[in-house]
Amino acid sequence: MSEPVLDVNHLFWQVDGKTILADIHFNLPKGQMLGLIGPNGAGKSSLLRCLYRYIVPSSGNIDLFGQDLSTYSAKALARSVAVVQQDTPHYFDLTTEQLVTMGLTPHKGLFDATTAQDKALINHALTKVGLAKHAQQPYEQLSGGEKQRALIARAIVQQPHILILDEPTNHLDIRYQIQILELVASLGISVIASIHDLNLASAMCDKLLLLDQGKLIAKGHPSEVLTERQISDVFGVCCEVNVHPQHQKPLISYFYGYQTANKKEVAYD
Ligand SMILES: Nc1ncnc2c1ncn2[C@@H]1O[C@H](COP(=O)(O)OP(=O)(O)OP(=O)(O)O)[C@@H](O)[C@H]1O
Repeated sequence: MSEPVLDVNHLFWQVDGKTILADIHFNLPKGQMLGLIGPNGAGKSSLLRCLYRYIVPSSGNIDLFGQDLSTYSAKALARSVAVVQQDTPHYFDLTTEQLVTMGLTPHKGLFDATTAQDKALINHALTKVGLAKHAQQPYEQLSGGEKQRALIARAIVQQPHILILDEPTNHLDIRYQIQILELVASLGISVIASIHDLNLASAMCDKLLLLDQGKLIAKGHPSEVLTERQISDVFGVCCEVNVHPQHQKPLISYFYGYQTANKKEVAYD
């Protein structure tokens, strides 16, 4: 197997005396799609934030292409890693096309003009995410799902080696959930994505990491991670896991009106 593009070892993150991530370790092989799953508050976004250096971990190692992540310059990191965050940020005054063009920034000098090749890349990305018709529309006028697709188009234009996606499908209808993840998988780059829909994660990801309360509970092929027992223990729901008729990976059917006794009660104010 080739060298992993990303190697995480003994990663801890504590804040305000609370351990949010505890001894996380995994690697991301070249070209694979790794799904990060787990209940609300499990630590998925926190882990991704460590990977794109928004958070500095308390201890542990993150190596990107065999080099400590903390030693990368901001520009070198942006050439290697693209991020689509969970909450779509505000970009007032930009058209959709201008937003997508921002993906070129790590590859350009201050006074470099946009070339015909750049424009072709931007148009290609807009077409891929189904937004060609919205190119001249203000980004702020797009719907939630269209904004998310525009941010993915910007990440495509960035031509990263690794794509980090924090809940990339949360605003998307089912057609675009499938289409966008298939598109991302077809790019041939390494991807790590947090995904709430376990059936989508099963179908689309080569490997899964299951987090709960900041700890790594399971990792491996979807069939090793998405077992009835593990889903019950971690998510507190009853389900049956069968083999999907098309892709042969786990297909989960949930049962309603049941709660498992294993999961601790979550107290809401
Ligand atoms: N900056 C912070 N300060 C204090 N606590 C934090 C901070 N960031 C995250 N947390 C806490 O860490 C825990 C994990 O949060 P995180 O957002 O990583 O979870 P998640 O798995 O992405 O959840 P969700 O599925 O709801 O998006 C939560 O209890 C959260 O309140």
